[in-house]
Amino acid sequence: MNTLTFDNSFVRELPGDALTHRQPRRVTGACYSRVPPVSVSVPGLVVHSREAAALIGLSESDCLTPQFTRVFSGNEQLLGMDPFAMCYGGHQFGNWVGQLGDGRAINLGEVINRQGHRWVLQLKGAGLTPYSRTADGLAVLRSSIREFLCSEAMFHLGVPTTRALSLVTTGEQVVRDMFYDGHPKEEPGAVVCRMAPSFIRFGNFQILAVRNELALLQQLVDYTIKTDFPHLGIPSKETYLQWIRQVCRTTAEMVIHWMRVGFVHGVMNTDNMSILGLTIDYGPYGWLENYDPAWTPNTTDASGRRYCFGNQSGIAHWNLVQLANAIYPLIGEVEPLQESMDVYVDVYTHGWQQMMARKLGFEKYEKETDEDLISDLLDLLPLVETDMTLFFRNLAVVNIPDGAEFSGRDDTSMAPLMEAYYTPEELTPAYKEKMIAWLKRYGVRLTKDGIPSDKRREAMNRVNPKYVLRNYLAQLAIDKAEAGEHGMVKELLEVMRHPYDEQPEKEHFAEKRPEWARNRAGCSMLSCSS
Ligand SMILES: Nc1ncnc2c1ncn2[C@@H]1O[C@H](COP(=O)(O)OP(=O)(O)OP(=O)(O)O)[C@@H](O)[C@H]1O
Repeated sequence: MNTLTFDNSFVRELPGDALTHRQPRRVTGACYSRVPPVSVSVPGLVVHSREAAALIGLSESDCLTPQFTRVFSGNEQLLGMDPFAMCYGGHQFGNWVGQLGDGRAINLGEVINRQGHRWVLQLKGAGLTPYSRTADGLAVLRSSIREFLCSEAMFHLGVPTTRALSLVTTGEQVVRDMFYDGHPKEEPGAVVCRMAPSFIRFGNFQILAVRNELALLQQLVDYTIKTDFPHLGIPSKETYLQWIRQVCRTTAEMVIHWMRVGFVHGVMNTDNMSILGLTIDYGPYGWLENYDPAWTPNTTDASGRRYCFGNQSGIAHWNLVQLANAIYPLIGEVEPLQESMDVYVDVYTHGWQQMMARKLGFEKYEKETDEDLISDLLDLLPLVETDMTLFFRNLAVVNIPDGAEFSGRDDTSMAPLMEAYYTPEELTPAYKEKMIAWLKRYGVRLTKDGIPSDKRREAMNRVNPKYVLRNYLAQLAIDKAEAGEHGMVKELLEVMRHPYDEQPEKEHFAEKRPEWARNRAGCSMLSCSS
């Protein structure tokens, strides 16, 4: 632990708040406030990620020392740490809300690992900061398990994400209002240590632009380019445009991955958009169970469905436009910024098509045949409750003979897909006919590619996960952990480490949502107030 090397460039190179107390305040002329984590009474390690630990050179035995638990609960600071909370603003649900900032996240410092890579360590739930507004600066075990498990599950699924190093209980109770019954409840407190090369969000730039702190805005942009986009070279107007184009590209790639695995972020405010295109803030997120583009796990968004599965790409674009507006003063021209936004649309459109082609086992997307084939499938899926994960996983084993035209004469061809339907007994003959007709066209398309079926299955299984962090699984792990039993959190972490592999002993974690969990997938069960 004491061998970690820190290089705290953010606080070294950018101006901080002159005041050091935790009282809520408007922080101007500064990018952060120095604030240490609060100590907790009885820190207890619940789980850690060995892969995340390895990124900063920590071994398994390092993670099991009492010091690891002390440090990542906030009870001890290592030499070289210089804790601070960042100042940022944001658009929430489409409205500018002004200063937000790290209200319960505290950056401990920036570790430089043996490969020379930078990893910022950040505690979430580490106590009050000047940005806490009226809230308590804390996090509960329930939301922390969700954050920890989903960060690591997303990493193993190949989705760009912030990482989770550790989850520690504090030994203290935290009061939370539960949305579903409206009553306050005491819950166990917890702290997650997150890791990312940078935690800068779109909102870090927005707050400076809105306050007309343009010199500081330029300083932050220059710092970001120098630190996280060094290949772009010396900052200039042209570099800023290249930078924004790259942010458009990485953001598009991130959302394409979400669409591939059925992840719904649920709260895509600009303060939750990472400048590195990493998934950040695992709050009211959820996994699509039955394929429904209008589904959102966030019950506070249920009427508008702004952040539902099918809107995620459009919202990411909207958020990028807000970032472009923020850096406009450094560019002074609208047109090149507009062209940069077009990069997003281009990268997303092409990337999404290729992703869908890969999910279906094609070598590459062919507009002529695949455009209709894909959109017809996506029209079919929501007609009856169809589990997205199981449908695509099982599509790989639909029996389509190599090299021969698929006849699709009867519904035996649909057999492997039956597992994906929530109420298979209710499938109407008309629906079956449509699905079989689609499978027939699909078979013809596969024949055109001519990829041997075993190769195709392998390729499909590499993009269509078998295991995702189903909403009800996370909830079961939470229920047990709240009763003091942490085994299922660890077990889920292990399963999610290999989401594309068959794990015969863990088949039950691949099962579709049980009946009891219907309509309880998102915040209605898991309070948004985390
Ligand atoms: N319990 C809390 N105490 C203090 N501030 C909070 C708390 N919960 C949320 N906030 C703050 O409210 C704002 C928006 O909340 P949001 O739910 O997006 O954040 P979060 O889950 O705390 O954090 P992050 O985006 O860092 O993962 C942020 O400024 C956040 O720091």
